[in-house]
Amino acid sequence: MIKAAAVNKYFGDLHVLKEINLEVPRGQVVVVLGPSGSGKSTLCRAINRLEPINSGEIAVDGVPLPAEGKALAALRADVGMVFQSFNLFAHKTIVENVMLAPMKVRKVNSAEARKTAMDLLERVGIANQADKYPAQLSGGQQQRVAIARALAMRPKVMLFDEPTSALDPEMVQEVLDVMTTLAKDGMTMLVVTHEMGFARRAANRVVFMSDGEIVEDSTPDDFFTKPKTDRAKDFLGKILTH
Ligand SMILES: Nc1ncnc2c1ncn2[C@@H]1O[C@H](COP(=O)(O)OP(=O)(O)OP(=O)(O)O)[C@@H](O)[C@H]1O
Repeated sequence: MIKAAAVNKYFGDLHVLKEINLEVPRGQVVVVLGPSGSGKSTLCRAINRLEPINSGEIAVDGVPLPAEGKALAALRADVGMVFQSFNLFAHKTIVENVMLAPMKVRKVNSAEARKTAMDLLERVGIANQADKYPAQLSGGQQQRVAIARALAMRPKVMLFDEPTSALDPEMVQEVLDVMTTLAKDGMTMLVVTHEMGFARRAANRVVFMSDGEIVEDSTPDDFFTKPKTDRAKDFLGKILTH
């Protein structure tokens, strides 16, 4: 479970997160929508403490994330994060990319880490590419490896920040399928995405951000058919006509 309480974040004079309160119970899949610049990525980065916050508190499974230090590194492992860019090590094979996290963070030996990595690569449908290098895989395949790498940390929650926006259209679905399976398996997920199909089919809840605030928080059905605020109506009007 993720709990953000009264979180504020400034970049200089810019108030980017304004008193954000958000609780994501275990197993819930929340899609975060909102116009560009509304603070979606900053919220993800704040939850993972990649971005320090100015005030408020963020906790994962009841444990508040500290601002820094060794404890932060351990707790950050509880929060798997998948970004738009895959950031795989080019000179390491696919299985080695996934093995690194358990070896470094969980201190498991290489045989055990390889087994974990192979199981996860199986889960994301890439096991047959395990000995290739990232450059030999398509973007969609690389993103599935990045998901396996995040899962190798045994995270309690997963954050996705526009995981499909750098992909060719024909590769988007294969990544969304992996995410949908994760959702069905009960992973707690916060997903920033422009994929409305995923939001409608796989999410339990839509949170709509505008100008650093959460202005709507509802079921996907309600959000798409009965948006309450002009800001959400305006946003939906723009994206659904694209
Ligand atoms: N490192 C930074 N330094 C200064 N300002 C920043 C920084 N990162 C983000 N911002 C600003 O904070 C605001 C929120 O940005 P953020 O990336 O969280 O929005 P977003 O909703 O994720 O947008 P997008 O959909 O375009 O990715 C924007 O005005 C952005 O310019």
